[in-house]
Amino acid sequence: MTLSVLVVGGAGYIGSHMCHALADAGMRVTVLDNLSRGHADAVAGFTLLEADIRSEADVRRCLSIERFDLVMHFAALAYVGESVSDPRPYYENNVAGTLCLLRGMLEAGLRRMVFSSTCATYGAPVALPMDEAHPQVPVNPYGWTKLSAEQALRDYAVAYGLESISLRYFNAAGCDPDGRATERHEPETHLLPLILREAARLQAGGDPEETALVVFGDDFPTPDGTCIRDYVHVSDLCRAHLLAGRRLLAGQVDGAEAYNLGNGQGYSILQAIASARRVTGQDIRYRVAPRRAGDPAALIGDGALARRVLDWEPEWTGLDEILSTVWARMKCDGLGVSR
Ligand SMILES: NC(=O)c1ccc[n+]([C@@H]2O[C@H](COP(=O)([O-])OP(=O)(O)OC[C@H]3O[C@@H](n4cnc5c(N)ncnc54)[C@H](O)[C@@H]3O)[C@@H](O)[C@H]2O)c1
Ligand SMILES: O=c1ccn([C@@H]2O[C@H](COP(=O)(O)OP(=O)(O)O[C@H]3O[C@H](CO)[C@@H](O)[C@H](O)[C@H]3O)[C@@H](O)[C@H]2O)c(=O)[nH]1
Repeated sequence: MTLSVLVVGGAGYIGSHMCHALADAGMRVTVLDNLSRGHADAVAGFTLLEADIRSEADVRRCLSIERFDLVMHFAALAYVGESVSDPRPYYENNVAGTLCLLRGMLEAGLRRMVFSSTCATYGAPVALPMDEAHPQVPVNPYGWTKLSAEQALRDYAVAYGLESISLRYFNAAGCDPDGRATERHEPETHLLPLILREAARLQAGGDPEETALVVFGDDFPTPDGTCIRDYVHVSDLCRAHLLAGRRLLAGQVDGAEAYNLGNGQGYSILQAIASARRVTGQDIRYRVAPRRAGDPAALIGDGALARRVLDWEPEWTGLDEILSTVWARMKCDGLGVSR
């Protein structure tokens, strides 16, 4: 029997990669997305339902199309800095939208969800690497919205028998090595794509002195003063979702579970720039600006629980290799803005 999966937020960066991973695994894929931050052409070939999870009518319509075996919920606003300057849409999309989706699922009798959570639910680290028992005290509104959704999943498991796995990703990076999907945020605010855009500008003959790359803060309590993040390849994230989905479908989940998806290795911003210099051969420069609000100094994930319980083994553990997947794609695209 072909399993049918609803990929909510499937037209975005990670969701569009997930669609291919599910199809590769022989599953039927339906995408629900309002295209606010996603792209219809990113899911060409898949059924796309243009709908908003904040709308009860939209959710009901989509969930009545067929009986989905599983819901994978990627839809959210996900920029840390923006969540500080404009938190309202974050609460509306990530909390109210998730509650509306969950209400529709309960009404439709659907009780299995894989949820995109984040290490931003932990806040400032009290220990590194962070495991799942680390206190969850977010330091930005985005983290609070994701923690609220996790809490709803825990409460709904007890009260309504809704089974879920929250996957707390560290920083998603890279793109499909087969070139079928990529990261395409507009505006792009993520560090790694911006570093590679700067490399592409230099390769096209741009002046290194006129760098567009800005490092937000070099006065953090880290060895080189810049923020440290744990970068996880998007293909590894997708494999974890498949494993989580299988665990739910096999009835092995009792309630609401949560797993970190991290490589356990942190790279500072300056180390990430050095890595991109190696991969691209470009003399990437940067200028330093004040800290961005809401940024913890370091986030490094202990992925041991996901390894043990889900049997998850990341394949892409080095930042050079992860960046290479994107640079190869950018070169194929003529080094324009990454598509
Ligand atoms: N990118 C990362 O490093 C990272 C790390 C940890 C967690 N996450 C989480 O993973 C998920 C996917 O992240 P991404 O980087 O692919 O983001 P993205 O912005 O590329 O994708 C999110 C998708 O959700 C859609 N969406 C947003 N609000 C919606 C709504 N109300 N109704 C329907 N669709 C809506 C957008 O149009 C977009 O296609 C998010 O939930 C994010 O919080 C991302
Ligand atoms: O032009 C830039 C952009 C970012 N940064 C810094 O680089 C680091 C990484 O930033 P970014 O790539 O924006 O990722 P995060 O803010 O860590 O957030 C991502 O990773 C989180 C998990 O850590 C996810 O939950 C979020 O959805 C996702 O956007 C941070 O210290 C930023 O301040 C810069 O210095 N210059």
